[in-house]
Amino acid sequence: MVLKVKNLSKSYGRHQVLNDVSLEIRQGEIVALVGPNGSGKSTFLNVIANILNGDSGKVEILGKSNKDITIYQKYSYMIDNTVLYGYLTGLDHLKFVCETHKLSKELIRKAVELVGIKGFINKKVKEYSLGMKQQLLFTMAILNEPEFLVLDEPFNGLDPTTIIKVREILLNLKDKGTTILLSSHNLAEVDQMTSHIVFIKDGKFIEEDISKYQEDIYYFTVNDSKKTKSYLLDFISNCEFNKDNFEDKITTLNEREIAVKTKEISLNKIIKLIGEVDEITNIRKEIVGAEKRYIALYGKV
Ligand SMILES: Nc1ncnc2c1ncn2[C@@H]1O[C@H](COP(=O)(O)OP(=O)(O)OP(=O)(O)O)[C@@H](O)[C@H]1O
Repeated sequence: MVLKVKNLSKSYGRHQVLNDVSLEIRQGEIVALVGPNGSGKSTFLNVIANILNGDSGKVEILGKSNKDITIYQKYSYMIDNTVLYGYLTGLDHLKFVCETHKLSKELIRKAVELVGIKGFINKKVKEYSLGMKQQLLFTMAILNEPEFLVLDEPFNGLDPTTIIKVREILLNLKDKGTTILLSSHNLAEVDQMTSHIVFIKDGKFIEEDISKYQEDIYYFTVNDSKKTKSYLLDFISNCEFNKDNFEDKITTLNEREIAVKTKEISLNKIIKLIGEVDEITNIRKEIVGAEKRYIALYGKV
């Protein structure tokens, strides 16, 4: 087990944030920690990182107590940007991580290239935007090629292309065996990365495999979306397109784009059908599901 948390509780004064929660994460999994503002995500991550003390309970990381500092050779925690020093450069921070973990300097070059932050690592952090700080924190977190990577809202403040890049890096790390625990409010991103979600509600964990709620939506760019839709309607049962509605559906988004969400017919079959009446110039895939589960658990505001 990479993470083993048993009967953990944490209160701030009389406010109990975590109430006897337990969690086990196996090697190679990606687990998302999800919950509304103030539900206790950062508190939980800070307690497992031993930055905060729990009131009771036990935490083991990679088979050792979380109080054992040797775990940091194989474990990394991307915390929020308050840990950065404004008067130091990004490179200074990376060198510092290298020195504390006794890592080879070559890893800096590798990680900087991978995340693509070369353009600003020599600038002082006080001149960074939020997204630049996030990218630096992310680079610092992956520098030691950790076996267990924990990230507190890694997508916060990132632009869409950087989000895609960070997602791809995380999925590659997972393929190489890294275990990942991340907190996020970005449920669209959570859907792209995992179906294993730990929801926090009233201090308790609700751990779920939400794959049964997740569905693929395919977006096709064609020449005439109306004509394509009416042709597909003979094959796919239709209803109004709405991400909250999990029936099979098909809709035109504009003159050129059509969205198809179905479990009834495979992607190959849809491509073949569209090919009979129109030409596909682009296909995009999105997975949805976490938001539906979130609304069911916490309700709409
Ligand atoms: N140092 C502290 N002293 C007192 N209360 C605190 C402290 N830190 C956090 N809290 C409270 O604990 C609760 C959980 O906070 P936490 O930051 O863990 O939530 P979160 O789920 O990470 O929130 P967000 O999504 O807004 O980042 C909140 O009600 C917060 O006000």
